[in-house]
Amino acid sequence: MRLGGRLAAAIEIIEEIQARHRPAADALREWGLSHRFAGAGDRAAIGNIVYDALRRRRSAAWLFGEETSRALAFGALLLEWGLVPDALEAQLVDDRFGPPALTAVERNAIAANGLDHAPGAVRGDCPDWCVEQLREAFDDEWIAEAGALASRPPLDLRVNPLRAKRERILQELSDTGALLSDLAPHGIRIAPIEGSGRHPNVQAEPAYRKGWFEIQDEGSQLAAELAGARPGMQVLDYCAGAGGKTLALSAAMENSGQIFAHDSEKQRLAPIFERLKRSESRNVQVMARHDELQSLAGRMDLVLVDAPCSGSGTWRRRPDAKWRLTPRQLEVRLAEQSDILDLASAYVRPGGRLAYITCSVFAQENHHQIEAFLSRHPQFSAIDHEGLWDTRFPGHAARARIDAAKGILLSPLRSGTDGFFFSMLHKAG
Ligand SMILES: C[S@@+](CC[C@H](N)C(=O)[O-])C[C@H]1O[C@@H](n2cnc3c(N)ncnc32)[C@H](O)[C@@H]1O
Repeated sequence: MRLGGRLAAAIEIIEEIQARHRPAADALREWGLSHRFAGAGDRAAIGNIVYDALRRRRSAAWLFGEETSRALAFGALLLEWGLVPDALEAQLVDDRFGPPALTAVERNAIAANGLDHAPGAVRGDCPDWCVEQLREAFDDEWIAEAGALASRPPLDLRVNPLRAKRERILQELSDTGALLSDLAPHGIRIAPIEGSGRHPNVQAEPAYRKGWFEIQDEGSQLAAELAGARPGMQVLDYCAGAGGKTLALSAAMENSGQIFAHDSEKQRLAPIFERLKRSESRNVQVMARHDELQSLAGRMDLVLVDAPCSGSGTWRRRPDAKWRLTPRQLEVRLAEQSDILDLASAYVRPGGRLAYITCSVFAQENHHQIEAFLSRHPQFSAIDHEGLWDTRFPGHAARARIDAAKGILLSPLRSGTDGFFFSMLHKAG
């Protein structure tokens, strides 16, 4: 397929996502199934246009003066693919599968509607109702941070130190442009893709099959690292899900001590069994039923709450979620987070620690939750987060926003990661 055919397909898929509120990944998969002639390169390029259009939705709509699927898809190419209208036009000439060329009206709109004077929420490509949240998190850097959350993400890997050395994996992936991560001690990064490219299918690598590395955003790796799990500890991973953090904790504990992996949704835990086997993690007991946790009350050295959240820190990877999120859903998450913190804190032993993590950048889900929890539970106090960051990542004070008494906020612009919040609370002994 030439660019025109790919663009037409992207317009059709964006239409489907917008009209039927479908997750982008589902709409793309379905399109692929009903257009089997499209090769892997075509699918990747179409996926890139769709995801770029969702990331830059407001900027594209601003440029064209309307929020049609066509405006979003053309906007993606103009804003993210480095194409100017004439170059785009040249690629569409004589492509009978492409959409109609830019009209004079569209060209005039693009020329007139520069983004420099657009409102902040347009330049930051975020919903209006999120502005207050972003401003509170990032002060006068909020537009730049929101913009960074609307950019393409890198592909991050975490090497499993139980099975392999990072340098060895780097060698195995030498043809992918992989580099050592800036901060995460076991991390490897493959830079964001450009244009119509696609990331290598690292899951097909023998090293992946052998459990030598996992796919995990560097922010998630840093959060697990900050939790400070050590050999011999008793740890409860209260919201373990598919086990991304569990695996990192298990490796940090060198397979000694015990991790209890729980999640209220059994089906979320399903992938953990195969992942544990592949990574040769042998110190994890999966506990799907809540009543199984009873005997752990007041006994854990560390309880990890990787809480359900708005996911606002992951908008680079899931831009459709940015537009689906509503204030009502945020309210529901806030109530869940507070309930989970109360329940999970009961498992911390005197003198033990409670680590709270979200993949959100919203202060309501982060700093405010910690403040409220501490006022409900006076036996807990926040550790010194500046000290914690400095001990783990010396010389990198500028790479995170740290509120010494509440927690550490990671973000694409400062940390080069997804947005994550980490807070560590100590229970009086
Ligand atoms: C952010 S995800 C966890 C991701 C996982 N820790 C990882 O690193 O891959 C949050 C998880 O919390 C779980 N959850 C939601 N409510 C819960 C509750 N009341 N108790 C325990 N887990 C809960 C969800 O099912 C979801 O899997």
